[in-house]
Amino acid sequence: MNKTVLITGVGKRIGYALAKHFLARGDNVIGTYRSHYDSIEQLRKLGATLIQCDLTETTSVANLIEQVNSAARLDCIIHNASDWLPDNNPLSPSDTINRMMQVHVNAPYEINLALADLLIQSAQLNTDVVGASNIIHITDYVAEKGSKKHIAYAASKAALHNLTLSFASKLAPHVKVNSIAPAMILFNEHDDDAYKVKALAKAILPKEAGNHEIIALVEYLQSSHYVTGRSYAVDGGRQLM
Ligand SMILES: NC(=O)C1=CN([C@@H]2O[C@H](COP(=O)(O)OP(=O)(O)OC[C@H]3O[C@@H](n4cnc5c(N)ncnc54)[C@H](OP(=O)(O)O)[C@@H]3O)[C@@H](O)[C@H]2O)C=CC1
Ligand SMILES: Nc1nc2c(c(=O)[nH]1)N=C([C@H](O)[C@@H](O)CO)CN2
Repeated sequence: MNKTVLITGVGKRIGYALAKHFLARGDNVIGTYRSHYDSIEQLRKLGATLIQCDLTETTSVANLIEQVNSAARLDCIIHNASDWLPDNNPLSPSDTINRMMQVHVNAPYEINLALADLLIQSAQLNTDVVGASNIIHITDYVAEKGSKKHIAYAASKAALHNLTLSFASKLAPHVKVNSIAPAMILFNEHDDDAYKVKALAKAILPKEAGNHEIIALVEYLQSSHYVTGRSYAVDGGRQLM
């Protein structure tokens, strides 16, 4: 039976890789994007439903919810979209923390509440299993560690994991809710060699992990009928440094 997966932030990098993977698996993919790239048209050609949505705009989030709620089913939501905003940006501290909380907490909270019934109805089509539907919050290693240069970002990712705990309790047994807490999955184009050396030295497995590490963990969480309310680190053993 084809599953339907909602992924936020599919225009590039991890979100784009997730969308391509689930399309190749035969799933129905609903992807949100803020900026338009050629990748969006590539996903559309592969059969994805693409919805433009800026998670900082409440009307945009409301429009997304209305469109997804008209779907026949919804089996998984992956909250991937994120703004890695450093504290030393042009915005005021108040606008910085508000933006981080809006993108990483307020929007996922609204979306989960509004789409919960659809997730539950879809799970109930699988009468023989519990936890057939999934919500996955992609947080960050810094949710547990903090960050000197991304204080607001880290705090919002910690709050996002707290949503995992609450929604896991609220939506059991039909919907599992888990966090994935990555570190050093993909460098950014502007990262210089000095940054790369410093970043890789932070883990006992010093490598740029790659999209497949996230994809494989999402597959596992979807296949499980017993893991919920937990955070799964993908961080090269950083905590042991
Ligand atoms: N890459 C890594 O090494 C790590 C990643 N993570 C987490 O993994 C996830 C994916 O990471 P990665 O692919 O690198 O993320 P990117 O920052 O490269 O892309 C995130 C996506 O979210 C979108 N986005 C940003 N702000 C908004 C907004 N206001 N409304 C809607 N969409 C928005 C971006 O759209 P646009 O193109 O318009 O900017 C982009 O498509 C994120 O949650 C990230 O925090 C955590 C730790 C490490
Ligand atoms: N939205 C994003 N969040 C994060 C990114 C990113 O590129 N976009 N990158 C990182 C770093 O890779 C960091 O984990 C390196 O230590 C963190 N979050």
